[in-house]
Amino acid sequence: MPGAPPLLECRNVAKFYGALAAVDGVDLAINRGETVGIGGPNGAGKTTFFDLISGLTKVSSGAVLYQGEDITGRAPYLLFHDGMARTFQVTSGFGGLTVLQNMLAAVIYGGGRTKPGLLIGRRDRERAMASLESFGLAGLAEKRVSDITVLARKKLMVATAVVHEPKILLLDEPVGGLLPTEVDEFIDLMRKLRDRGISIVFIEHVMRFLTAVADRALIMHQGKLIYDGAPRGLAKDAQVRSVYLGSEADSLEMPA
Ligand SMILES: Nc1ncnc2c1ncn2[C@@H]1O[C@H](COP(=O)(O)OP(=O)(O)OP(=O)(O)O)[C@@H](O)[C@H]1O
Repeated sequence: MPGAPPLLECRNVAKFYGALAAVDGVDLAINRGETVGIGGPNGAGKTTFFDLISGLTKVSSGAVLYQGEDITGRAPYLLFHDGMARTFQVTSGFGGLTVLQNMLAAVIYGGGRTKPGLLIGRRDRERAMASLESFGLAGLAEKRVSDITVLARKKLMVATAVVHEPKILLLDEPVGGLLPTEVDEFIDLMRKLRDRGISIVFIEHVMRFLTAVADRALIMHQGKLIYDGAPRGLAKDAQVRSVYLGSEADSLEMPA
């Protein structure tokens, strides 16, 4: 839409813990349809940045806008109801509940119903099962989440996050700890979500995943953005090489 505001905008966003600037004056605009990968060394401020956007942590200064509206400090569940979904670095879910119950929780409580009833309707169940099916998880529906594999748990977290067709999906290290073949599965999964029209912003250290999925890369260092551009430029950027990639830069597979 010409003239439409960016989907997500950060204006001089900062977070201080005492004297430490975890996020130090980040300016950023993300447009609809973009897939953005964020990298950077440990402690660079990536997760804190997600926490500021998604309302989990209060900003020290600056503003976050979503679809042109100031949402700084808005509660995460309200943002979810408005189409901003997020997953976390620690893939937890409700371990004592089944896969289906986890999905039902997302269907029922994530949909913006202020007073969900106690009874689970047939439609909720059908919707939950259809969503599990589309992620290849239907066969695990009655398994407890604490008993399924890390890959299945990671898929479930994404599946619950997108069940209400968010406009933007924030993923914190979606493939951390996965085997190379499992990373490949996630690359396909991300492409499918992108094709559904969901804008994706993800934090990831696995550069093979970042360069395969993202059309734009951001690198953070000491709370600041030090790179914002095409993934294929990462390996050649002197500062990115020096503070983050090191010799890995020489073996990075870049998209054609
Ligand atoms: N609640 C907190 N209190 C004090 N310092 C914090 C807090 N949360 C984060 N920090 C500090 O802020 C800095 C940024 O942390 P953050 O977790 O955002 O980094 P990161 O880039 O996500 O790192 P990683 O790649 O290891 O997940 C770190 O120095 C961290 O120790």
